[in-house]
Amino acid sequence: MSLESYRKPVDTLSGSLRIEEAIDLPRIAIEAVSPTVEGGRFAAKAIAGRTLTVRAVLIADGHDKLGARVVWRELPAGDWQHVPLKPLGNDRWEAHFVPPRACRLAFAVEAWWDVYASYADELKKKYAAGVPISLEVHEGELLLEKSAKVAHGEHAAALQGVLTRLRDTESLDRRVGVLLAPETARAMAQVEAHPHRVRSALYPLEVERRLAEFASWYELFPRSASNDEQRHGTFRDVIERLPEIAEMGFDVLYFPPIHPIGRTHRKGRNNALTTVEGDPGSPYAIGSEEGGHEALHAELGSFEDFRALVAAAREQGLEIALDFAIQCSPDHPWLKQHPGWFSWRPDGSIRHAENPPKKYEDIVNVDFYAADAMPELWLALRDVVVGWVEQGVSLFRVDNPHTKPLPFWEWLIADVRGRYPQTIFLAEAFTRPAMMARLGKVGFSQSYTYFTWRNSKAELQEYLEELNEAPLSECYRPNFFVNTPDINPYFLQTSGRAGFLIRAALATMGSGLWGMYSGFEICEAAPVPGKEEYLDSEKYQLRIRDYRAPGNIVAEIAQLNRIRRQNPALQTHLGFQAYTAWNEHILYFGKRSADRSNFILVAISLDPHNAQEAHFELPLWELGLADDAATEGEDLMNGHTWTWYGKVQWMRIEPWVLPFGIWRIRVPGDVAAPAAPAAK
Ligand SMILES: O=P(O)(O)O[C@H]1O[C@H](CO)[C@@H](O[C@H]2O[C@H](CO)[C@@H](O)[C@H](O)[C@H]2O)[C@H](O)[C@H]1O
Repeated sequence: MSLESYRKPVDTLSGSLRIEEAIDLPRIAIEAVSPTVEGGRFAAKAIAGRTLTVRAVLIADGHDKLGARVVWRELPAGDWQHVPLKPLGNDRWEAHFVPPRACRLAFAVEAWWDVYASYADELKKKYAAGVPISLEVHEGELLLEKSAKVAHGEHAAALQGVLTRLRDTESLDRRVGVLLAPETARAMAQVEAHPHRVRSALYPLEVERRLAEFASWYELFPRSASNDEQRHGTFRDVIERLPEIAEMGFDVLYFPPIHPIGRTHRKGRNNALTTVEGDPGSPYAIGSEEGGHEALHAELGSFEDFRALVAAAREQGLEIALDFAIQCSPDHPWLKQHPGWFSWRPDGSIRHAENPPKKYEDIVNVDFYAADAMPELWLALRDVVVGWVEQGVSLFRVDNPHTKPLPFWEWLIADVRGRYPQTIFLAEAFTRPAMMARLGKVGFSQSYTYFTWRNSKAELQEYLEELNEAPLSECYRPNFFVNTPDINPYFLQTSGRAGFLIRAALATMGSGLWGMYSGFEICEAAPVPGKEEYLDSEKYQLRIRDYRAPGNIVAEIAQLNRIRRQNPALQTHLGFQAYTAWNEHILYFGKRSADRSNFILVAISLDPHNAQEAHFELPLWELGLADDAATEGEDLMNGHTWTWYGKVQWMRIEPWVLPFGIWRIRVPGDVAAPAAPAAK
């Protein structure tokens, strides 16, 4: 099969169409192929092992029947596979297939006139209407003969068998029976020519492993892992913390940069521009005489220690994610080795980096388009990522990707994933929405979001709906971080423990991807006054914490992650549906798995201080039930079960007990969806 589309380019700008061009145009039109992004310019996202649905609209003149299929193969050179498209009515067609592994694949939609299906349809109608059909029966015999002549092997034998059965009987009814038999249609489908066959463009699909869509991220600074303010933490100390992180149900353990830290313009405590003896500096100021992005900060340990940590994490079901932050401290070896990768000012200095209004006085940026940087810098950065993949890391949180060129990311991600398809890139982009979506299009598996700043019911509902709609739903997977070392949300600064539970419930139930930075589980929120920054931020100093401090929400986080693992409906942000609860402080929604068997209802009070009550609607219509029907509910936080009678129910949420409810709903007598193990 050739890779070329059957579609001929049409010069739509000339204003006229030559007759030869018109005759050459496909008779069948293929429209609205999905999933696609920007007409195939970028790959849509899919998950390995998950059924993928391809849809298209096929339009042709007249009443004849069409045949159609999806053809697909793994790139660059897998075998072509095909799967039939089935008509849904109204010219809409649908097919399903399961991409078996993480890879890039290409698919196209093919359609043709199905001569025998058209014939059989007409014969059936005329036979049912009782009109004379002997000529039609003869036509059928001729169609079979014509195909039998060009068929080979088993296909030829099958058609000869059909012809023998047809000729063996004089009975018109029996002859019609043979012509309309499903095996006759099958035999013809194997050999028939496909007149007017047309194929869509080839569309790319990025197939990723499950962790790209469903994962819980935990962030910590390894240098704080010693549990002793006087001693710099090490990778070996982090190993000690792994069991408690795994027990909370996290899948990914993410570290801010672990490379040597520069000394020039090093930042002191609380972002001070001066340091005192012993200040460790911001780990984002990457590079010193000891090495750059490929090196380890010596106080954390050796490569052997790091590999031991990666292995120990895997044993606990955790994968390590690293920060990929492209900036350099002024002490980074690249400044001496490759001065041409930076843009120097007339006085011999380099402008420090910024993300307005934030100033990063301790780092400088590379210049991707400097004459000396193309392609050496691009290749060096690719090699940095590949080097860490070879150390066992396949998740990268990318710092500020929106301040680096899009073509660079498109190339780097495709290059790395071409070698290591398991690699996942998380974009730390808080910027214009179009740029955030574009980063998803060029290859980022997932992205930070505006979730952190959506607090009211209307804001949250609108945002979750937006993420569920195309085109965002096809290129952008949101990772709902509840806090980060950079973001100490205003809401949490005054909400108390209930507020932390509210944000944890929103994140874990709203998206398949969520994350938290350590300290969240003990409701840490002391701010730099008036700012969304943490006081005594770990970005500039070691922080020792008692992770079992009174009031912690460790048990609740573990239960939320357990609920996610057991309920497929909660393993993606897709499938969100807001329902009615008559109270502006209660966000009430449902999530239902693609196979419809797992249906979860979530009610979250957004008020951390007062009890809230509401009448609310059970979505009985979605279960095909009457308004007075009974349904069974199960509280997934405590296991209680009950029967609801009717559509309108009442709830009361007391934040000092638990500010949310998570209920599995099912029709009495239906077998409950089995608890699903979390696939990775
Ligand atoms: O710019 P963002 O808000 O996306 O934040 C990310 O990038 C920052 C620069 O890498 C990083 O800032 C931290 O490191 C800087 C360099 O050492 C330092 O000057 C800043 O004070 C410090 O906050 C931020 O942490 C990261 O998430």
